[in-house]
Amino acid sequence: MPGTSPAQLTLALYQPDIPQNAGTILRMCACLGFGAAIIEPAGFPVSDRHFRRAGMDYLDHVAIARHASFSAFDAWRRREGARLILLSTKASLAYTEFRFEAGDILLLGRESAGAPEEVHQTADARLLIPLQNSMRSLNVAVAAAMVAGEAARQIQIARLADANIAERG
Ligand SMILES: C[S@@+](CC[C@H](N)C(=O)[O-])C[C@H]1O[C@@H](n2cnc3c(N)ncnc32)[C@H](O)[C@@H]1O
Repeated sequence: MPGTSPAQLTLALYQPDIPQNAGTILRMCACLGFGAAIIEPAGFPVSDRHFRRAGMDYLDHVAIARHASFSAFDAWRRREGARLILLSTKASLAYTEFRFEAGDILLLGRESAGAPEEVHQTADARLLIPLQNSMRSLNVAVAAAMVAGEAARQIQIARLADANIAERG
């Protein structure tokens, strides 16, 4: 929620327009303990039956922070000191080459149009999932799962390394 600290990892959706995808991503957030944010305007209400069907009862287990605009969202995440990591088909850095940190926010663009230039300029990093030549993009929920999985893996490894160092004194 706005005003609370980000989870180890937060997934943010920029003006999502396909309710089934948003429901799928939020279900993943519930299952894996990620924070979730929606930057309005979304192309559907939270009562949308496709959204509810994709998210099922898992939606009751995730706190969805709804931000009225990108600037409101960005002000919140700056207050929290969280990095903004944009996933984009226009990026050049492969997500596997990036060092994720606890507290990072992974931002997904709109299904129809990605994210606008203002968002690209604001992001601390822009990451690409490299695709085969001539393939345009992945489904947003698939892209979210791939990069969140890698980020969670890295954060867990870093946590284990810190614990080992502390144990050895
Ligand atoms: C269907 S894609 C958007 C397609 C849009 N025409 C574009 O080129 O930005 C929806 C979102 O999924 C994510 N995405 C999909 N494929 C990706 C890729 N290969 N690398 C990084 N992000 C990707 C991005 O966040 C993107 O904004």
